[in-house]
Amino acid sequence: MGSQEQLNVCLIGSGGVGTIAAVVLEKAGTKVTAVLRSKYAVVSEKGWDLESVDHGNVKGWKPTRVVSTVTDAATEDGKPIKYDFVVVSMKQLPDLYSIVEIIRPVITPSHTAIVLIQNGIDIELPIIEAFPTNPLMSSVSIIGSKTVGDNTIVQIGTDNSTIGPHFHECGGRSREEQLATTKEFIRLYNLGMKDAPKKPVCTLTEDMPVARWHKVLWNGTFNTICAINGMDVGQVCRSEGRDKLLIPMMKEIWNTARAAGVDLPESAIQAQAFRVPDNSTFRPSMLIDVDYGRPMELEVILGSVLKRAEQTSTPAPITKTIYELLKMRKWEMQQAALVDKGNL
Ligand SMILES: NC(=O)C1=CN([C@@H]2O[C@H](COP(=O)(O)OP(=O)(O)OC[C@H]3O[C@@H](n4cnc5c(N)ncnc54)[C@H](OP(=O)(O)O)[C@@H]3O)[C@@H](O)[C@H]2O)C=CC1
Ligand SMILES: CC(C)(CO)C(=O)C(=O)O
Repeated sequence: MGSQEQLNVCLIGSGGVGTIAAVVLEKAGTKVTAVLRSKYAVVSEKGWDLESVDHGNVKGWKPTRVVSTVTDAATEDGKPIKYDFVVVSMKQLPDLYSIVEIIRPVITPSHTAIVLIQNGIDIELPIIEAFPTNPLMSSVSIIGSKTVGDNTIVQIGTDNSTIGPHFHECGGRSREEQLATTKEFIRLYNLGMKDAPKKPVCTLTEDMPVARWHKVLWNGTFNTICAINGMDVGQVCRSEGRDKLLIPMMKEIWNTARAAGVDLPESAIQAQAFRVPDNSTFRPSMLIDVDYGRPMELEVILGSVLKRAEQTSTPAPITKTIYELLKMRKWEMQQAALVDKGNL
């Protein structure tokens, strides 16, 4: 990657998180090609209306290039594009689609660095297997951003994220080289956020598994319990549910992490359980998915935890129960969608 030339970024998954990342990366001077699916027509015509705590209210914002398929993103004026970074911020739904196959057309072996801005555990494994010569990093993001209506992105939380490489064979690249690629992405991200009022930050971690398990303590419990009950985070906190259900479930996930070789401090449980104020009206992304009748990221948030629990013989009865209840909820939502389409 030459530092003098404009870097090429392809964004796949231009929703709440991805569109804000595109804004940031364009502000940092990169050329972003965004692949849009359902919003292609409206965004090509009108752009995005942003209501963002970091970037203000902006009407009609567009990245440099908007395309409707990943295949279209792979070329420009008939010539193949060598992307420096491919940012993936689609939902992680391995039971519905393969991210590997979706992104394959824009990955140049040994060159493109892949950046996953997504929730979940073990999401890096299929990417490493499919693209063994490409640098890979992921981001755990605390943002609070969603698509509203046709073309509006509402971002209510400052864009704070922790990014780290997933070290692997990487076509013979050393650990230092893989780290350098991640540092370059972080440099760009912080550059793109430098004028934001609340000083959001993108920080480096060299231990991504710890960061991801730390985050799944929160997502695995708050997202799922809020989604089952249709309650916001504050309601869960003010109810007895936090003590009776959420914290014991968090302990199971913490124990599973430990058994899987990821040592989280014991204080992480209290810190995560009490991180958000009790009067919060925050709706986690899984609850928003239920609100909109969209698929939930259940497999990468709880399914992967349960797989690790099984492999390590770690008891996780609450986690298993919540998982099965959500699978029922998912089934019910799928049935409702079939009825809507007149297929039942
Ligand atoms: N929202 C948040 O505040 C946070 C989210 N996260 C995580 O970030 C990730 C992204 O979440 P979020 O931004 O909320 O998700 P959204 O549902 O808002 O956005 C996902 C986007 O991916 C697009 N997409 C899906 N499949 C394809 C495809 N095949 N080709 C092109 N685009 C596709 C969707 O397009 P279409 O409109 O066509 O369906 C949609 O625009 C998730 O893993 C989430 O858990 C993490 C922290 C906070
Ligand atoms: C951190 C948080 C709560 C929102 O930024 C999230 O990960 C989610 O809603 O899934």
